[in-house]
Amino acid sequence: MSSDSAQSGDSARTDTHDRSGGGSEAETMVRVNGLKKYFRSSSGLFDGLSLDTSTFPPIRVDREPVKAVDDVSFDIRDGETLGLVGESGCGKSTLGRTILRLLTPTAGNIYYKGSDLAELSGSDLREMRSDIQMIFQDPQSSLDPRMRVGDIIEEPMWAHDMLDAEGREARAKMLLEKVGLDPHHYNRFPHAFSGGQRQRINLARALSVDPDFIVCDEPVSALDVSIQAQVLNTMEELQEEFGLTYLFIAHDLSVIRYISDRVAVMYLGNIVELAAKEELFENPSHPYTRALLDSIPVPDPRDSDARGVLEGEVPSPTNPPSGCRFRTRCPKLIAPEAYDLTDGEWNDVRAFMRAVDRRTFDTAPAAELRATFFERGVPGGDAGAIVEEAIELVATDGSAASQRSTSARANWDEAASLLVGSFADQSICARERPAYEVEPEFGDGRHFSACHLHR
Ligand SMILES: Nc1ncnc2c1ncn2[C@@H]1O[C@H](COP(=O)(O)OP(=O)(O)OP(=O)(O)O)[C@@H](O)[C@H]1O
Repeated sequence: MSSDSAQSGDSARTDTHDRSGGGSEAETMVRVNGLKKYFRSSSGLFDGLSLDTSTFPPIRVDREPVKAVDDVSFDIRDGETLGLVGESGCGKSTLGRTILRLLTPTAGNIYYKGSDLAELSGSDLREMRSDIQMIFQDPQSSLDPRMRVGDIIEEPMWAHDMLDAEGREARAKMLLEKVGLDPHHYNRFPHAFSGGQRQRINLARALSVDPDFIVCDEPVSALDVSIQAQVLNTMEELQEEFGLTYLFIAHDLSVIRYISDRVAVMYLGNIVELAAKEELFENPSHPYTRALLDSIPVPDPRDSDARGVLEGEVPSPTNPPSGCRFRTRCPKLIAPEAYDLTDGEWNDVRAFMRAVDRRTFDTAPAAELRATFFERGVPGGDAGAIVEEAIELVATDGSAASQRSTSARANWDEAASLLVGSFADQSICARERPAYEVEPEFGDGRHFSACHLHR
């Protein structure tokens, strides 16, 4: 696997010296390799405690760390915009902040123009920081209301001892103009500006120290849709003029589609797909990317089929699923090889397993459950025997209901763990972490999709 891989798993660990097919050294600005960021709660009375309404008492004790970013590798090329998209909580901000070394990595490397930022500290890191900037989502709170716009823009130049007072003022005014504001606004305070204008001030501030690389964390999410496109256009113009490289984080796929050259899709601490924009949107290969694209709101809300295909809860990043992180919600979970099931039979088994696990139906006599979930009949062989055992556990007339004194809940739990343990946990999706490259349909770029379907 090459240097610009979106890999996961040891088998696909990127060789940082491997340049085969992944572009020359000059084309790579940032190379992230096996990066991990875990948050560990170490002290305090309530550390590690969290609310869990599915248990009684509704408290969970987590001794494991939160694996916010878990073994992520990819490249960002000189002058490109790499979009990073995924649901809330999947680790996008943590990844962006760790790349900038605002957070200390738990493991891995972040090569920036050849130097490993993960290894830098003190003055070396400080020096590098002027080259790498970040823009945050909320332009309101990131600007000090007591400071004049000129001082806000000049502050990073001060911190990096750049230019004299006159030079800083001239540069701040030049940048105000470049970001689409009036240089005469130099002495105004932030409250005099709209949300879009405040984000432009942030842009000018980030540009003041002449960076090459900017991590943009949801920079237009807080803005009205009508303003978003204007700010995005300005960002593109600035990229062109100043030769900038962007890592652009957003949960909004339409924003990602607008601004990105390539797109990385993140799920539960992993990058599951990475491809050129057109390739990713026209030929999505990972079931999670497909589900994300299908859940984009459609113009006609009556067309409900096209929405909400992402079912189930995102698992805890403290205890993520083995193998493919998406497997617990994946509509394409691969059947375990141990059973000889047709596609139709596997669909039925999977639907029954998920319904029992999530307890999405009321119990009923066994015959009724068979008719509801297995219209074409319960499969034969070992798989069928397991299904029948689970039906017996949850049915109103099942053996467990009459013979046992245990609560109904225990029967459901037993049925769920029988089904999940026999089917979901036996799938290759649970046993191996996927790392694959697929043939692109659009353009000649590379397309990485971490899914066992592409074996
Ligand atoms: N300082 C922290 N301490 C403990 N856990 C954290 C910390 N920061 C983030 N996390 C956890 O790490 C995971 C990833 O969070 P992160 O903010 O990076 O996700 P995100 O994709 O950027 O989400 P959003 O779009 O909502 O900001 C979440 O489970 C979050 O609760």
